Amino acid sequence: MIEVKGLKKYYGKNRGIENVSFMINDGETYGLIGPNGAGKSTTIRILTGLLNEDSGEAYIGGFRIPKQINKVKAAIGYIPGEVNFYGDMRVKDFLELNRNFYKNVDIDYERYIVDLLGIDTNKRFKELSLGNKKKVAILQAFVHKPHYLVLDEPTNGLDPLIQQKFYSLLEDHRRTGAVVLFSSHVLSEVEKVCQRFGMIKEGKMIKEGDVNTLKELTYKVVEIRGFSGTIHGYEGKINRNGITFHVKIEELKDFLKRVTEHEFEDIEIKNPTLENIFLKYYKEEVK
Ligand SMILES: Nc1ncnc2c1ncn2[C@@H]1O[C@H](COP(=O)(O)OP(=O)(O)OP(=O)(O)O)[C@@H](O)[C@H]1O
Repeated sequence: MIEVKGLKKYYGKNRGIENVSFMINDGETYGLIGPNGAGKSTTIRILTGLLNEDSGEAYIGGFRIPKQINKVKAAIGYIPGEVNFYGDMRVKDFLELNRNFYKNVDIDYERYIVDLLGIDTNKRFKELSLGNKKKVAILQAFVHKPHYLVLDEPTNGLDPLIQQKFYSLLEDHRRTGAVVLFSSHVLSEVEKVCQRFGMIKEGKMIKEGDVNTLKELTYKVVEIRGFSGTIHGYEGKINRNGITFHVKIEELKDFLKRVTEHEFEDIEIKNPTLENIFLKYYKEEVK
């Protein structure tokens, strides 16, 4: 389990995080989302022992951070937001060095990840693009099969094909019971790979939820095609094919009754995307 309780961190007078709490269970991928400067990396840096908190508590696998950070470091795989390696070192020499840090590096699994992600182990780091460096960072985080993964925007810089391969690697790992903290700006990927998410705004956790139930509970997106009129009491957005309405669950019955009083070609009722929900929380409901 990863557990964070009321974490606070200031950089001098600047707010890093104010009050962040969450818990991640075995076999769960938890998406930490929020815009630039919200406090995701600050939270992650505290969890990995790179920063000390001002107050609050953080635990990974029951080990208190930073007091038992050496135990935590042995148990986690970490992908930092910005990856840096020794420029002159070749990837294959780095992999050999990395094997010495951990007890359990399975060479076959290392070879599997090298092949899956298409890592050229003969290259020096200074010859690699950002995406190719990120692939090595992924390998480094996964190769010792850690029970805990702390991933700070892990897909940043990866092309879509490699992203898919990374998601499958992550999902295979989660299925073995791993605990995954996954920070991202890309809400469509959080929707795809995470079971739960936490939304950080200005250093505070403002919303947590199960990815699917939150989408079902809030409101529905109703697309009416071949229609250009108005539905009394509801405001829609006109688009090329018709009008789209965001309708609260409790008003849906009344809304649909009103729609049937009009002529239209087709109607579709969908759940909002995580992106829609995120924008709603940021712009409207939570001040
Ligand atoms: N070294 C630092 N010195 C001063 N302030 C900092 C420092 N690092 C972060 N901050 C501030 O702390 C706040 C949280 O930043 P943090 O990097 O944790 O956000 P983030 O959610 O990871 O953003 P991004 O998505 O842009 O990486 C921001 O207001 C930022 O300006």
